[in-house]
Amino acid sequence: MPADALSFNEKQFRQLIDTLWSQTLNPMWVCKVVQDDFEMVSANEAAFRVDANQKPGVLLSDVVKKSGHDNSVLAGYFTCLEKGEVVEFEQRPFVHGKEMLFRTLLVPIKNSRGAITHIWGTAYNLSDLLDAQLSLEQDKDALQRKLTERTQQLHAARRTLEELATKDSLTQIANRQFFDENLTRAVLRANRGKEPLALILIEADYFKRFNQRYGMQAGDESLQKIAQVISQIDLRQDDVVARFSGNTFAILMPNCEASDAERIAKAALQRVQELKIPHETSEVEGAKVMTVTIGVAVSPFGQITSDSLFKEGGNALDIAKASGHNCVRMTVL
Ligand SMILES: Nc1nc2c(ncn2[C@@H]2O[C@H](COP(=O)(O)OP(=O)(O)OP(=O)(O)O)[C@@H](O)[C@H]2O)c(=O)[nH]1
Repeated sequence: MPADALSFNEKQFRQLIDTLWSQTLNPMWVCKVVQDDFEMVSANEAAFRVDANQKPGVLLSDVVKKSGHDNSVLAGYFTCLEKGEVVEFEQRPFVHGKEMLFRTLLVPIKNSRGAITHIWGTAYNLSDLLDAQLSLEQDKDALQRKLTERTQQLHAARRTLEELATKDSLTQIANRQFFDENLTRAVLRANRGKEPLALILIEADYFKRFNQRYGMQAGDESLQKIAQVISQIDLRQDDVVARFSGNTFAILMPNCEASDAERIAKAALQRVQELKIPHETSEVEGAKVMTVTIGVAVSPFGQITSDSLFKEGGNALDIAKASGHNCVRMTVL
């Protein structure tokens, strides 16, 4: 017996137990085994602080019901009774609205005949662990939110960068670099599949004079309007409209027959004229508005290079200019 080992007499040992019972921060209680239930015999201060319903004489099933404890609590007592062994389990009661974590220990107390008459219980308050776990989870959530936010920002920045890299800053349509990349791919595809490929070059007429007469700002605005109407023509998804350079625009049309390329070119010619941008100094006959001249090169069965397609498109454009501007000329390779 520990009291002997410590050379305590029974009175001293009793005092020790009393002090422990009243001073410990761990709840402690004793229940009596009754018919199909357990009756509270005694509970220390720490136990009352957690659950004031544990009054002497009250049935444990009532305490569980009143205090809203989990049913597994009662089950733990029955296991202890049936097995005659120490039982341990976790409890998460709400005390004054706050979730607590206890590791509960139930110890059977036997009489001289070995029958269990009482169960002694104690609980270790592990709520600090629960708080730490909760705060860790909150930190994790906050971190996750931050991460999602940063990832979205990164994606948005990447999209902006991609757009900046592929768009012409003045007109907001595709730029030369984007056009060239697409042209390389389209030429490869046309040659491999022996498919048709069309290139349309569109140049704003007498643009130098326009700038001189109306100013660079007006020149910029007219380029923006031309880009807008050209890109609104009924094109297919694979077609690319770009500002090629200065006052020249280009449309790349993969898998496009000569007749379709001509239709699109004529639509562009008409849409620009319909803008009715005043251009007094234009030398285009009968037109005192902004017009365009268009050269089209069509390769019907592949067997081309980007350079040859451009050369032919440029030649068609020169022929169109020589024919008085404001018209479409085509070359079929
Ligand atoms: N406002 C403005 N003008 C530009 C821009 N890029 C090029 N230009 C001008 O476009 C003009 C193109 O002139 P040219 O290539 O000589 O041809 P053109 O005056 O259109 O004459 P034609 O080809 O015979 O119709 C130049 O004066 C360039 O300064 C631009 O971004 N904004």
